[in-house]
Amino acid sequence: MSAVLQEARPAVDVRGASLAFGRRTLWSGLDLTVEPGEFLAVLGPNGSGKTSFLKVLLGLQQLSGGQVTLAGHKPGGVNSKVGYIPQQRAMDEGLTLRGTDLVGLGLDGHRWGTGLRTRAERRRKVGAAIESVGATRYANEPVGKLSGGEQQRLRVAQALVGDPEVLLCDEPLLSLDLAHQRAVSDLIDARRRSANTAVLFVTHEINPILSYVDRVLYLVNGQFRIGKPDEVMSSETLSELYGTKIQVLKVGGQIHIAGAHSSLCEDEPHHHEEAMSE
Ligand SMILES: Nc1ncnc2c1ncn2[C@@H]1O[C@H](COP(=O)(O)OP(=O)(O)OP(=O)(O)O)[C@@H](O)[C@H]1O
Repeated sequence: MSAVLQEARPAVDVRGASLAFGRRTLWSGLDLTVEPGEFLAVLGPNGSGKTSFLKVLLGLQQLSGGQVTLAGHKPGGVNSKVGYIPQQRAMDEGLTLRGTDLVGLGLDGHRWGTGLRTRAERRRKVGAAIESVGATRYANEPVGKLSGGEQQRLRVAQALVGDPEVLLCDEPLLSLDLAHQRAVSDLIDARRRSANTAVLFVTHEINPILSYVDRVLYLVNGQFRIGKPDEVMSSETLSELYGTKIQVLKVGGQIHIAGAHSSLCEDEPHHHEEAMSE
């Protein structure tokens, strides 16, 4: 397929998608096209189906209805070029796996395999991914001994090493301090700019990534809205979505939400135990 044709197809194409567990419908009638290089934030309260949406894109969860393709391929297939960054959580201190081994896992397995021919090429790719996240200095240390921010940079490198066309991020900034939140989100943004990778970024808190976000998918209680941050993160739209009065204030380039919202959507997020990429 020519480069021109590859550029033309959407990174993610969701048509009439629905997902229900038993009698509970998380979302239905979801149509969404994400273009290469686009940054989409996925927001919503606990249990609204953000992680389930990522699982669908990873091929780990079947839709109840509708269809999804990633760069023209079905989710989870050997050809789907998807990188995944999980929630930050501390790795076992005794873990002796080195950073280079962790990043190399991003090239293994059939789900995201790339069919590399030589060991030298593999080493080159792993080295380049580690360098791109500024982790070269500690890449040969056991990962269990590294700080949370250093570990998260290596997870970003692991997600990038297979040259993904779509990068799925599940609350990748959780537990990081502000400086590291900034560093990790800058890395993700740099990738989509340099390689035209589409980014789908699940988060409870839009402010750390607000300057990068092109569009928002906001899920609440079986309803959703898709649009530019200013359109979706407005008093009118969120009041409609939550079915109660919500006030959105924009101060100093940040979005603050007042009213019933705090009790509805700023609970501690759940930590998902599945190691979906490892
Ligand atoms: N396999 C499953 N079977 C039944 N129910 C499920 C399954 N997976 C998820 N759910 C339910 O679907 C709902 C949405 O879960 P999901 O993890 O997608 O939410 P979320 O928006 O990511 O939440 P959080 O912000 O808390 O991480 C939850 O109520 C969850 O219990």
